[in-house]
Amino acid sequence: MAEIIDGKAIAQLVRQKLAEQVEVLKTKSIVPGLTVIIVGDDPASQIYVRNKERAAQKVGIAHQTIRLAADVTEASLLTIIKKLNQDDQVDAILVQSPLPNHLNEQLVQETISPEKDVDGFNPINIGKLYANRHEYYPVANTPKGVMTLLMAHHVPLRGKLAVVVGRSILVGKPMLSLLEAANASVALLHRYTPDDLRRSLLKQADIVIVGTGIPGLVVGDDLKSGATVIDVGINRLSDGQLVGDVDFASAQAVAGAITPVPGGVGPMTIATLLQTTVELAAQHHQIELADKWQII
Ligand SMILES: NC(=O)C1=CN([C@@H]2O[C@H](COP(=O)(O)OP(=O)(O)OC[C@H]3O[C@@H](n4cnc5c(N)ncnc54)[C@H](OP(=O)(O)O)[C@@H]3O)[C@@H](O)[C@H]2O)C=CC1
Ligand SMILES: Nc1nc(=O)c2c([nH]1)NC[C@@H]1CN(c3ccc(C(=O)N[C@@H](CCC(=O)O)C(=O)O)cc3)C=[N+]21
Repeated sequence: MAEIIDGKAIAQLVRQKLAEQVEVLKTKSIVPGLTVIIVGDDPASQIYVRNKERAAQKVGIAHQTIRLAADVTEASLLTIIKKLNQDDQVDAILVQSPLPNHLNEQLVQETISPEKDVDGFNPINIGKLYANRHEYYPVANTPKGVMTLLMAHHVPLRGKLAVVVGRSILVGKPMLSLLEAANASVALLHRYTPDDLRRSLLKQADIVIVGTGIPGLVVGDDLKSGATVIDVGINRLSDGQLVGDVDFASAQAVAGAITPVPGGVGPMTIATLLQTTVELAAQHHQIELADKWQII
């Protein structure tokens, strides 16, 4: 039976560490500030934003949520973001996706200053990640949190084969860059990957990372014995159950280690968002944090 990678417990360790870092910053009169903008009333987004508020307060981050009506104009959203870009109290800005269709998500993301882009979506930051630049810049929190999980479990990456299923800007693409930077060989799979190719690549993979939104896409039979399986998917079934993209029961019998859903990558995403906020605050005040990347 696979070892369970307990994202909830590791997220808790990250938050403890962050609370200590925030204390140090406060002795220098610095309070990290996070502003979340949410447009409309998508219920899943509402829950996620409330969880973030609570978690931010607990580690001592000044948190502000701006709730906008679903019919807000693009011009007023952009004006709000530009004001936040100028506001010294705000270190990190996050615009919750998805946005209503009349808003150009790309333009909205690009309007957030790269220095405050806590999601790591701005093309400047994406470019730095892709180029594997050595200075500090924000990186998408879900894949960054996955790297923390892998490090916490001492999963070897150098020279290993990692297969990433899903290629979104939020999950798959930054995941590819981070794994490659850690000297894994990486295959990126998507909708147009034929089933037989997907199966043969998965069967060889030492690390499997799945983020597609398709429940049960990966099953135990697909996996190599002892593989590390990270399930990013979060799917609400019609009976209300929350499941990932990996069939947990069959995968657990084959994998060496696996993340559960819930309690795996989800809580890490929130803890890592707070981590990036603290890192950005330190960066804005030219303070070196002791454990920036390997936080735990
Ligand atoms: N735990 C967490 O913190 C987070 C969880 N999530 C969850 O992760 C999942 C993915 O989210 P997100 O990346 O935003 O979703 P997107 O819909 O943006 O991307 C889904 C990706 O999956 C690929 N895909 C779709 N069908 C298949 C298939 N049959 N085989 C292989 N690949 C396929 C798509 O390929 P193509 O590009 O070809 O269309 C696409 O690249 C969702 O369940 C979401 O809820 C998301 C963010 C954070
Ligand atoms: N700009 C932006 N940045 C994001 O990072 C972003 C986003 N928009 N839009 C939506 C997705 C999704 N996402 C989740 C994070 C945590 C949980 C989470 O905490 N999940 C819990 C369960 C929560 C529950 O019970 O519903 C868990 O997996 O244990 C879920 C989903 C971040 N996203």
